[in-house]
Amino acid sequence: MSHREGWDLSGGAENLPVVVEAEPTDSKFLVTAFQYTPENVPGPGCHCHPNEVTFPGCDCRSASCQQGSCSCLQAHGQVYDNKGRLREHEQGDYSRPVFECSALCGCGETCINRVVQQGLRFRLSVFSTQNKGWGVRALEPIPCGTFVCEYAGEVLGYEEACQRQRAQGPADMNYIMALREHTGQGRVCDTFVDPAAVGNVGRFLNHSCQPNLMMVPVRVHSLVPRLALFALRNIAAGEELTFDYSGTRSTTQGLRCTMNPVPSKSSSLSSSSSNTAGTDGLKRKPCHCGAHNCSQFLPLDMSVIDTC
Ligand SMILES: C[S@@+](CC[C@H](N)C(=O)[O-])C[C@H]1O[C@@H](n2cnc3c(N)ncnc32)[C@H](O)[C@@H]1O
Repeated sequence: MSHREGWDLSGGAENLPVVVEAEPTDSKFLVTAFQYTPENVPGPGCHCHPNEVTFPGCDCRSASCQQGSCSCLQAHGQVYDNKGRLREHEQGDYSRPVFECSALCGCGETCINRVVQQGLRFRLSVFSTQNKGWGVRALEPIPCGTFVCEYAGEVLGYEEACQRQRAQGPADMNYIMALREHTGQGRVCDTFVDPAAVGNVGRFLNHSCQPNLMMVPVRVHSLVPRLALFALRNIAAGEELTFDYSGTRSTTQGLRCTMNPVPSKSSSLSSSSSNTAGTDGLKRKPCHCGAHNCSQFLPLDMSVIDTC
């Protein structure tokens, strides 16, 4: 089926339709039934509403903030260029928190420091892959460094994340994303996002050992970070969109904006995978990303939920 025949998975909730390359009544697709949300929603155990405005705003009155005068940019740095792309940083610098201007800021909607909050800018589709279940592909070229979509879902407390994790069977697809941020002096801030029952297009993104997206925690209005995915390189129309579930490859390599697109052959962030083959009593699912450097198994980084 061509994408022109598809239907909008978001039901109009996104800026652009998220095309599904299957009929809504397709029995294969029905098993993925979930409620669409373009943004994070509070789930059990979440004590801080993910969309509550908790940060003070800047008092800029211009359409766009300027580095020299904006309190937001001065405090947190300018992370986007004037085309809304992530600026290239020194290696490893993506661990720095990103803060966008919020609802309390005086600047305009088109401010240089408002990117993730603007939502989808490129048309995406959900399609059936050969051996990874559903996946997401770009329907138009996506330039390096640009925001693609969020990994949005229910924000869970630790206990709930553990409980859901434990309830998963070996054949279940895992969706719980665990983000650990080191906030200094040995303190950590953990965020758990589960898009399985309530989620957005990000829930269909597969893992690759040679990904074309990178996940960056971005704070917009609230203390709860949004898990934002940016293009690691120029992406061609038709390419499957993937990220590294362990987060290690993309954050240590940074953007590769000078490289040409390299389509994959087959077409301290962690997703705690449910597994089917393994080491140390921990069974792991085989990885079918098809990359030349494939590590053969989906990442199993239990560092965040290892005490469940
Ligand atoms: C967040 S979901 C991704 C969407 C999923 N393919 C679907 O159909 O809903 C994560 C699950 O997809 C599958 N998956 C993702 N990347 C994979 C890969 N590289 N190889 C094999 N399975 C993969 C695994 O079952 C994993 O638990």
